[in-house]
Amino acid sequence: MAQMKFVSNWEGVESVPESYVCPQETRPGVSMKKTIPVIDFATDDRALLFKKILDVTGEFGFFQVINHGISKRLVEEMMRMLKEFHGMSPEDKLRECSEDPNKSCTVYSSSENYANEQIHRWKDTLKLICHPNLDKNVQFWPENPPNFRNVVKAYCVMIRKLALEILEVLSEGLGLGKGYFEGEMSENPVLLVHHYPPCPNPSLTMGLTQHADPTLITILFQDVNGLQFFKDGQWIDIDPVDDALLINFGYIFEMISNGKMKAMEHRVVTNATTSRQSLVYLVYPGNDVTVEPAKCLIDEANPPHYHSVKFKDFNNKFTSASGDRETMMKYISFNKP
Ligand SMILES: O=C(O)CCC(=O)C(=O)O
Ligand SMILES: [Fe+2]
Repeated sequence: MAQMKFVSNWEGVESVPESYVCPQETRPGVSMKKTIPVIDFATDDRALLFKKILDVTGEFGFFQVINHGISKRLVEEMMRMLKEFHGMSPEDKLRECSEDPNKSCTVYSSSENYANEQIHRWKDTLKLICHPNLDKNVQFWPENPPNFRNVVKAYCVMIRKLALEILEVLSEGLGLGKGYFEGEMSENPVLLVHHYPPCPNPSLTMGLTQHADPTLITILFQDVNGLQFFKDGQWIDIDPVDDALLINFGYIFEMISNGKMKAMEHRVVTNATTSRQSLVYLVYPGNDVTVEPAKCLIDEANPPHYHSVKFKDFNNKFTSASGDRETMMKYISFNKP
């Protein structure tokens, strides 16, 4: 059974199985280190915050925030408990995630499309649908490790608050007005907890292959390096910064901002010695939301660069194209890549 193949449960694996070996052209190769400035989110000066976001995003394509309102203790507790979760036996993980008939909690290895993948990724993922029915969903979530429900629920509440605050800064800064991203625009967030165990030969495998996110924004916490962004033809290592959360824009924000913000491609490489874990909060619109450049950004001098598409059609396309950037840009953009 595919789910029994959780890489987190492979003890003492000495070589990379054939089905995890990437073709030569998609293997890790060379990357560069860069220091990314961190933005202090603890300020009431939203205009200045937006300016800093624009500056950093202009240079790197994404930004990092500190003093974001989510306590270090909560993040540490999440990381500790979720490491324990991924370390449980395959049977226990599957059992703990099997309670919800609506599948608000699932655990899988590599990707949700494991059965049809050519090459598997060196990671396992716990997926939690946390909104709009958090109180209901949480009753079906794992009871083990102890306190799972309380801790993850608290994180979901805090990260949603932060997501809405960040979106508000962006909405005011872009001139979209107050509350543009509230309601249906951000009503379907998902929390993924990726666990990438050590890999005997990191030069052959990928934890997560090259993609840009099909989201409005994504908020990420990582404990160990491995994340790389693709900028100006180069892979750049984004090493973790103490207490910082990293925010990147997805295709949906790119379309709404008419290309002012871009969905940057990224990937995750593995390493031979340390397991890596990331908390990834993906903010999606409702399925029936029409995604298009915001009307107030369009005039004769600024024509739209993107088509109007229903989010669910966009998402179906993203899934069928396995997130291929060229296919997605042809689908959403008038200008093509
Ligand atoms: O694990 C990471 O650092 C990246 C995860 C990611 O890119 C994603 O889930 O879309
Ligand atoms: Fe991503």
